[in-house]
Amino acid sequence: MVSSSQEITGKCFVCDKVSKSRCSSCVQVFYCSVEHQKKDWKSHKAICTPMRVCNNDKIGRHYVATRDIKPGEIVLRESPLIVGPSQSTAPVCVGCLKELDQTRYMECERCGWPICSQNCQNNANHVNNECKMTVERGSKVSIKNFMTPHPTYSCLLPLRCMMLKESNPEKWEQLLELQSNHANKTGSDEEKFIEEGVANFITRFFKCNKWSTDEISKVNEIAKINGHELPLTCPPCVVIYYRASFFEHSCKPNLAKSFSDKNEIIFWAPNAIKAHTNLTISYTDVLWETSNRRHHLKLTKQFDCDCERCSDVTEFGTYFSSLKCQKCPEGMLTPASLGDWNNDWRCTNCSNKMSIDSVNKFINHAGQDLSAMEKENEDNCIKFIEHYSKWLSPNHFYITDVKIALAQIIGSGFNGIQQVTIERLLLKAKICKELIDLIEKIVPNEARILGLIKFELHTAYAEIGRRALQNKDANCKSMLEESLSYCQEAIKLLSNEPNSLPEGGICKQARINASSLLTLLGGMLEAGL
Ligand SMILES: C[S@@+](CC[C@H](N)C(=O)[O-])C[C@H]1O[C@@H](n2cnc3c(N)ncnc32)[C@H](O)[C@@H]1O
Repeated sequence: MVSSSQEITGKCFVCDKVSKSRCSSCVQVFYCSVEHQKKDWKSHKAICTPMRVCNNDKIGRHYVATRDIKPGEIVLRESPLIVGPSQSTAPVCVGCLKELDQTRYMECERCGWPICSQNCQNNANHVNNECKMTVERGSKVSIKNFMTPHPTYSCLLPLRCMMLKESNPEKWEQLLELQSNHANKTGSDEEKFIEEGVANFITRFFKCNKWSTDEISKVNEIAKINGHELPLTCPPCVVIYYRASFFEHSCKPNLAKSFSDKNEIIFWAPNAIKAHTNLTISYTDVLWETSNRRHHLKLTKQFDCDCERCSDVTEFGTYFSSLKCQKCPEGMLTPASLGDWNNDWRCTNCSNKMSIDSVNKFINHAGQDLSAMEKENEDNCIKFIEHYSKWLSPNHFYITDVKIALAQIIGSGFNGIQQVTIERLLLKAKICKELIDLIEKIVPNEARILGLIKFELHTAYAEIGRRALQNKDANCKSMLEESLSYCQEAIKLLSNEPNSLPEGGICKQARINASSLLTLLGGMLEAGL
C-alpha cells in the first residue's frame, strides 16, 4: 500500500471509509487498511496494473510505471471493445473475419453478407451488427467480387462501433473516451471527403438516420487512431481496446505486444523497466527505416515522431537507414539531423554529400530489386547481400530484411538442416548473431523477431554440435550448451505467442528441442564427455 504525501483521498473500496492509502501498483484504488486491501485482492488483481495514466500537452494521455517492472512481467492483458475487418479489404467472412475462397463461401441466409460456415452465420458480432441493420433495411447485400477491396467493407468497423451505443452503453462510453482528432481536424479535403463518405454511406446503405454524419466520422477517426491490427486472421482484422489505447509510441519501445487466441492484447516487458519510466509500444513496423516509420505514423496516427531512435540519425550507431560513402572507406551517408531527412545526406567521415534525389533514387532502385527477388531462394539472398553491401550500410534495413529471410531458409528445405553444408550452417549462425546484435541495439524488446532469430541460431548450433559430437570433436559440448541457451532464450521471448501464429508453433518446437538437448547433454555428462 502507498501513502500519498499529497492530500489525495478516496473512499476505501471495501468499506467506503475515507483514506489516503492506495494500491501501490496501479495507484487507482483506495483502501483504509492492509486488511481491506487483502480482502479485495482476489478481484482487484484482475484489473491491477503496474502503471498509471498521466497526461501532457505533447503526447496526451500515456502510462508511467508505478514500480519497477520485472523482465517477463505482463503489464496489461485486455479483451476487445470491438473487432471488425480492416477498412480496405477484399471481402472476408463477417463471422471469423478470415479470407474467403470465392469458390467456397456461403451467404448469410438472413442478410446475404458472405460467411464461411454455419457457425460464422451465428457469430454474435455479425448477428447483432451488420446482419441486424441489413435485415432492418429490407434487402440483402450481394457481394460477388472477392479479388479487390470492397467499398461496403469500409463501413463495417465504424458501424459495429456505432451499434455499441444501444447494445453496450458502457463500452460505448469507453470508446468515446479514446482520442480522436476529429474536432480539430486539419486534414486535406480529400481526407474529409473519404471520412464523410463512410458516414454518408452507412446512413444511405442502411437507410438509417439515427446517427449524425459527424458522430460516425468521429467514431471512424477513433478507430483509425486507436485500432490495432490483429495478425491472427489473414488478412489482419482491426481491434479496438480501451486501456491498451493509452500507451504512447516509441520506435524503440520498452514493451512487447502479443495477442492471445481469444483476441486479447498482451503487453509485457522482455527487459526490466524502472519505476517512473514512460511505458511505450510501437504503432509501426520497427524494422522499417526512419523516414518510412515517420511517414506511416504521420499518415495513420497523425503525429511527428521524435522518439530517441528517430532523433538519432545513426540509430544508436547501427546506421540502419544509411548508405555507404563512396569517397572514403569508413564513412556513412546520413541526414544531418532529424529535421534534415529531405535535405542532402552527408558523410560522417569526409566532406562528401549526396542529394536527397540521388539518395531516394538509389534506395527505390534497391527496393525494387528486393521486391522482384524470390526471397525463398538462398543464392538470391546471398547475391543481393553481396551486391548491395557495396552501397548500403552493413545493418541497412534492406540488408537486414534479406538476412532475416536467409536466417530462416537455410536448413528449412525438404531435407532439413541435416543436409546443409557446414559452410552454410556457419553462415546461418553468423547472420543470426549479426541480427541479434543489431536488434538488441535498436529494438531490444521486439520479442517476436528476436525470439525467432534466437531459435534459428539454436538450430544452427545444435546441428554443428551434433556433427562435432559424431566426429568426437572437443568443441561439441560448448556448441550444444550454447544451442540450449539460445533455445531457452527463444522460449522466453515467444512464450506469449498464441498457438495459431507461426511463432507460437516455434515456441512449442523450442520446448521440445530444449528438452532433447538437456537429455543429450545429461547423457554426455554421464558418459564423461
Ligand atoms: C492511441 S492514442 C494514445 C493515447 C492518447 N495520447 C490519448 O490521450 O488518448 C495515439 C495518439 O497519441 C499521441 N501520441 C502517442 N505517442 C506519441 C508520441 N511518441 N509523440 C507524439 N504524440 C504521440 C498522438 O496524438 C497519437 O495520435
